[in-house]
Amino acid sequence: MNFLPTDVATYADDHTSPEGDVLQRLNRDTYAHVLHPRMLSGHLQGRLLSMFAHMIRPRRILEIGTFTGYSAICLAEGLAEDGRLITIDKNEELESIARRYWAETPFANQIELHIGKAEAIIPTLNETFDLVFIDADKENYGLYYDLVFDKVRPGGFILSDNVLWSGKVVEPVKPADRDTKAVISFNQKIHTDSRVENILLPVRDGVLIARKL
Ligand SMILES: C[S@@+](CC[C@H](N)C(=O)[O-])C[C@H]1O[C@@H](n2cnc3c(N)ncnc32)[C@H](O)[C@@H]1O
Repeated sequence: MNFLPTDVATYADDHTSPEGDVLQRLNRDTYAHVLHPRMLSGHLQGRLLSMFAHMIRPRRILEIGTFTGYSAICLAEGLAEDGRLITIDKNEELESIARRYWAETPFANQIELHIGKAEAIIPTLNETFDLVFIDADKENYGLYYDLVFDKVRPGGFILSDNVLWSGKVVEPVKPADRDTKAVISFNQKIHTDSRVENILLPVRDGVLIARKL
């Protein structure tokens, strides 16, 4: 979802550095062959993730929700030289496409994929993260936040995607709409967490940035 008028969104895209050949092909391949391709971050948000990573120069990144590996590449672009990105997805069918494109980047050896449920894998990770990107099932966002919090260094960042949920966060919520309820409650949880400073960026479907104090 993009909240900007189409011509303004196009203007923003046109004045953002291109994503490069590998990401462009991965984007096209995902739209041609994978279900729910809109889950992929895409050009503008991908460049934003890459820019954040370049600003932070993280040694350890955790991504929850790999999909076809697009955002993993964007984030890995800013890794420190000896850095590593750990990414988790429960869908093993996407592994081959992600690995095929990672192999074409200089970061293939820095990306570590874990296949399985994030809620089971995160507690097994013995790492301190500089940057976490939460981009999986909305109902578990709060749980992922709790599971990663102590593993993020003070001054580290937790980014969460789709926090505007196509604008449903400001509309009357249907009783059976568990995803919207989960996103609203997640946003409130971060906003009232005195352990972080936060900003909600209305980029694409909304990115919430929390900095651990
Ligand atoms: C929105 S997509 C991720 C998009 C990707 N970050 C990108 O920008 O290209 C969400 C992914 O989360 C995965 N997922 C959903 N629930 C999960 C869970 N409990 N554990 C691990 N992965 C999960 C799905 O299989 C899907 O690939």
